[in-house]
Amino acid sequence: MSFYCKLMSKMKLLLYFCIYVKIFSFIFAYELQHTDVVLLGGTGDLAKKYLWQGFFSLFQKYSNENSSFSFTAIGRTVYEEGTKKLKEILTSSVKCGKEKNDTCEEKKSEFISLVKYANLKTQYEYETFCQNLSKKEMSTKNGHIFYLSIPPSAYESTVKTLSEYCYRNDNETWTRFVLEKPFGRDLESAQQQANTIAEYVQETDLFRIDHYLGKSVVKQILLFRKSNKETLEPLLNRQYVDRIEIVMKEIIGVKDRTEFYNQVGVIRDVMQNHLTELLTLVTMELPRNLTDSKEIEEQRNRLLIKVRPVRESGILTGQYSKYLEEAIGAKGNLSQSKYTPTFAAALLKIENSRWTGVPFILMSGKMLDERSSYIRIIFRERIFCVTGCTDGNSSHMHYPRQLIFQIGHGDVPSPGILVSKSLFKPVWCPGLTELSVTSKDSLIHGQRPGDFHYAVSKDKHEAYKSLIEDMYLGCKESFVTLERLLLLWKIWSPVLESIETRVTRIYKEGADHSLNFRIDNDHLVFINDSQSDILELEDSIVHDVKPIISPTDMLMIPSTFMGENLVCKDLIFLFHSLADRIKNIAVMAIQKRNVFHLALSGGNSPVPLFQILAEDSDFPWSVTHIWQVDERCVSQKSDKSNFLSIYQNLIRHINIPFFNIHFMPVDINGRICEESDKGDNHYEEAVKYILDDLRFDAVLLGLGKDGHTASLFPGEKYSSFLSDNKLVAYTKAKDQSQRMSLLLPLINKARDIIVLVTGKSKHGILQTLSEITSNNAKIPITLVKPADGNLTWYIDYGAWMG
Ligand SMILES: O=C1O[C@H](COP(=O)(O)O)[C@@H](O)[C@H](O)[C@H]1O
Repeated sequence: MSFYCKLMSKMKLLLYFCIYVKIFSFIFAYELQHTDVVLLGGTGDLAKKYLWQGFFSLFQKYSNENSSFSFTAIGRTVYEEGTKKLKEILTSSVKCGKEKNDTCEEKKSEFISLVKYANLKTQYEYETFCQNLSKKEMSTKNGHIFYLSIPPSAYESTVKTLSEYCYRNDNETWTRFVLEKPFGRDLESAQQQANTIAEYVQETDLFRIDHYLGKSVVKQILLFRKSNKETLEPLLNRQYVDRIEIVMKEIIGVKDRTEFYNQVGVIRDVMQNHLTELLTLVTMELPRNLTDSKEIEEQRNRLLIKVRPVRESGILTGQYSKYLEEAIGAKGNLSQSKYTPTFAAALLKIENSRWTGVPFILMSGKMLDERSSYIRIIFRERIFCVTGCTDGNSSHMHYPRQLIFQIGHGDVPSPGILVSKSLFKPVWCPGLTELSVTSKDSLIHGQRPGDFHYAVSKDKHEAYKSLIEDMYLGCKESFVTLERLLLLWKIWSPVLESIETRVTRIYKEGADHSLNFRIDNDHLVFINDSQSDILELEDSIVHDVKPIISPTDMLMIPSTFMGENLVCKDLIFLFHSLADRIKNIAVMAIQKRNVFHLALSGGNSPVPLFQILAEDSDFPWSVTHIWQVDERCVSQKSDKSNFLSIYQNLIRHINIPFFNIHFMPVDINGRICEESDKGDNHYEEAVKYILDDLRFDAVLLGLGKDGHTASLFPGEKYSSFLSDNKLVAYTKAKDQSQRMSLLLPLINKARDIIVLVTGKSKHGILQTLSEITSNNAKIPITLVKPADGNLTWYIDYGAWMG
């Protein structure tokens, strides 16, 4: 058993510990506990479907001679009618399940007899009701649980009333308030709701439910990651993951919830909460200690801060065709109904060094072709199979490799975890049982069932059962904290506002291909909106993993360019690999000389690099000096200023000593590159003074379409670029505007020179360079020749392929 499986057992122990502490405290302190459960909305849909069953399980497990319960359902119907309805609900929905035996049946009858009905309308009725709670003679400790299964619009007033008459928190009584999502309809209203509730209830007594966090497979995600840490964690990043799909498809419609749904729509109903919570669990840094709920929460929130708010072009919406008809029968704002999305797909981006560039697709809809909810991690493929990607025994060896957390339903026999056999052999923890899926007929997520390792949860509990138990025990891990709630809203609030009156696509109930969509750069588009792409990209969202560059093209990329090292990659990988390279150079320099000198070019090309470096909190900034390769003669506040760009994208985000920042003095008290100010000489002096051997550890250069590099342009007097007497000089750009630049003798002395070339517009100059055989003085870049160091070209596919 792996270390983490043992940890998992320990976690179970922790839970038992929670329970034992409770039981022992009753016994040793001779403490008798009575718990009053008050379920507001006790005859409603949710109560009927899940909550009473959940409370019955709690009662079964925890009621004994020291611990008693009573239950009240509060509803809107008058007493007699309500009582009758409640009995019917309890009789039909509370079940013994597998453990159908006499003891269970007895317990069930006892439970049903304990549930009373109340119809409370006035403040006075609430006051009297609360005074009568926990009047058990024997009990020394009382628990009050108020579960609000009521419309969210009534939360604030109900919490206020309850807190006034029923909220007790002292040595004898504890109180818990349970609320169901959605919490607010945007960031502002969520914050406002939270503020109001906080006036009456302490955060510690609030339990915000997102029932997806109670699902058995969801509870296994972090444990699975931890128990497979060695194999899985190195793969869970931008380098290996092609995309992640987080999906919740339903076959049911809105049914009789139109009034509620009209105000909410699918994004607020399930995407802002359930699906984004799932995203967090698979993408957050893995906490070191899974029993430390504080650390887990910190990692979750750290990740959520890095999720970019969804953009309007990154979201598609639809509505099933019968929705409007259903809405007519319901109360509420009908004019709003035509904008209510019952389907949405959104493209999310995480801007951190682990996930930059990976698309996260969150998708949910009602009245679709199947019921299935899952997280599907699809790994990149760069395999070119000349004779088909099988091993000859018709088992897929390479394609596609995926890890799936099947949370509900779908094509699998039971929710569980699926790992492509070609990916790795997982370690299953004690909470999971391995199963073999042998059906040859249907595919599971595009793959044969036999191509997966598959395990299911041993404890197939209903989400509400486990959440109700966690809440009773006061274990808060599975509930939504206020901080997290607000971070979740920050991701969704802006887009919700901008698409409020967007006309949605009408789709047929069941299977409707017009909802198929694809990622187009940073946008999502319905496939049949771009007919020409249909053939190539049909069903791209579901099955295809397309390499960015074809295997044949990849074979043709050499390892050198112009006789120097070449790194050629897809843009985003290029930047990340360049950032890693710079960090390595820094680490080596610091090991040898205790300091790292980095000279940076300006312009647009290096901006993503700056941003990636800015994110790296481990970078040794405190012993790094940042220099400028060149500068435009403009005010430092001008958006053309190279320094401003370096400052805004890098310097202001890092902890670098002020005296380690060496900007070129082009703007001296508002005088821009006055020759008499001798800014070039001052910079040169600074270089000489600080760099003993005049060697930068790394110089980052760019390449212009005309072959210029730094601010050394074709057409200038090249002798001046090369003169040993001068290291820094004023120069002129093509349009004759003034610049300041490091000169070649200084550049060529550097230990590492990096030339970054990105984008199709640079293809022409690369072509020209590849065709010339000797140094061509008309092209300044050809004069860059390290005296005693390395030169590496970093070129993206766009520039390479054109
Ligand atoms: O929260 C919600 O979830 C259900 C689906 O839950 P599941 O556990 O059956 O996957 C959804 O139907 C409902 O609209 C939404 O409010």
